[in-house]
Amino acid sequence: MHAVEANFDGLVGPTHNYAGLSYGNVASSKNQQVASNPKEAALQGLAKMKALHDMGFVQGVLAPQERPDINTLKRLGFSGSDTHILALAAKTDPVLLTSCYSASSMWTANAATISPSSDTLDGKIHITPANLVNKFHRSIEPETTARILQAVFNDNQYFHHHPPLPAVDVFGDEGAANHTRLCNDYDDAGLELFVFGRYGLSPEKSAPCRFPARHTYEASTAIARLHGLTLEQTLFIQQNPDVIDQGVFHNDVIAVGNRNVLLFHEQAFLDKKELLNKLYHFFHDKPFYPIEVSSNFVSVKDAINTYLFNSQLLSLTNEEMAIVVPEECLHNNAVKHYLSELISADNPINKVLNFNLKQSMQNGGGPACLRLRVILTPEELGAVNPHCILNEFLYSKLTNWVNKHYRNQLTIQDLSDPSLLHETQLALDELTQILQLGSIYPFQRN
Ligand SMILES: NCCC[C@H](NC(=O)CCC(=O)O)C(=O)O
Repeated sequence: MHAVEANFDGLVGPTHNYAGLSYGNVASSKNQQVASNPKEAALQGLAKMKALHDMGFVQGVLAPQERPDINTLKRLGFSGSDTHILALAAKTDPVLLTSCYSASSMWTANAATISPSSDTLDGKIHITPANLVNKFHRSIEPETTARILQAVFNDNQYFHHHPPLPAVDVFGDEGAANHTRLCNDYDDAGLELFVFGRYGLSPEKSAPCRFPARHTYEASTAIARLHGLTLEQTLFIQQNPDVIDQGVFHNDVIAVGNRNVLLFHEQAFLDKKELLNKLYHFFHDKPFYPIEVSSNFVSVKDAINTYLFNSQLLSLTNEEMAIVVPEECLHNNAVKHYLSELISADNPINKVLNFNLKQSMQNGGGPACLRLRVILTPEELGAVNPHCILNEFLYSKLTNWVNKHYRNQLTIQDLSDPSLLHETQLALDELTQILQLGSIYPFQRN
């Protein structure tokens, strides 16, 4: 048996809401204050996981984080009972309260960067949780993310866990949303493509002017060093600052790769020529399919509105791939037309699978944002916490759990309701038992 690509999707947490916290992420700003439906959000995510499991893919589940994050509110000076803390934060600093209530850990592409054992010097899988320093509501994720990843990949014979990079702007790290790995077979050593938005230590170099570039060159090179990747196996490429300024806050909003296919918008990278030269060199006599999408077919605006590139490319066989897109792609004529051309053209992608992920999409997260990819050999897969791998039984347990505990409407005003805190703690406590994660949440450890 060969190595496989497993996708670990984030289970949407019970406090999913639209708080407009992500400046530079168009959907997040646009939907600020819209009422959310946490139950529907979680079920939409689970439906995608189940469909891919049913097609034979290895599908994992990553638990959400404890929200509201009472410990962070305490760190910031709020004191008294939990109920008092929530009431006081709602009154004096509502934005801080929404930050501590965000279910943003659902986008597990931002949880970490992972290098498979076939790429690393010591032959282990290397995992570094992203520090997510650019957005306060996300910067409070890494500590619990690290605990969750350790509980899932809990065998140090196979998995090497690093701490997140220093939590400063110079090392701004957004994880796998800016990391793609190209290879022939999943077993083979691959080329790890790190895409960054700016230079942390050389601010005079080209950078966006309007929206923040969340990820730095220094973060990418540090991860490559930590993971024991050789120079020949890594590529550091700058994202085009102009597209960041149009709302492409992560590279996975404008490019996606799998094995020998790289699907990208013509405006995605600052130096496309250098990238393609290096990729052709890497694949030399083996087939390589760079699929460049011209602005004449799909504008950057359409790419952002539909999340065409925030798709998953999944290998159906050695030669064939499916593209997993959000339903929004089929509601846009240019993108719909492009997809039909794509699957009939001479490349491995020959099937479109679409999912309704509207609840996540309204916060700027598509199919690719919701998953963290891990290449696993059969032995490594055997060492993963089996209770976090989806099967019929786990799917039905999780859907029952969601139906039992989640609300079907949440507004920003609801966040000061103390019963929401108790509901979420009860739900998460039960979840740690279902997924057999141990006491990963601060409220279970205080
Ligand atoms: N990879 C997709 C990440 C989407 C995420 N959205 C958010 O956090 C929106 C939260 C809010 O506005 O309520 C982000 O921008 O990091």
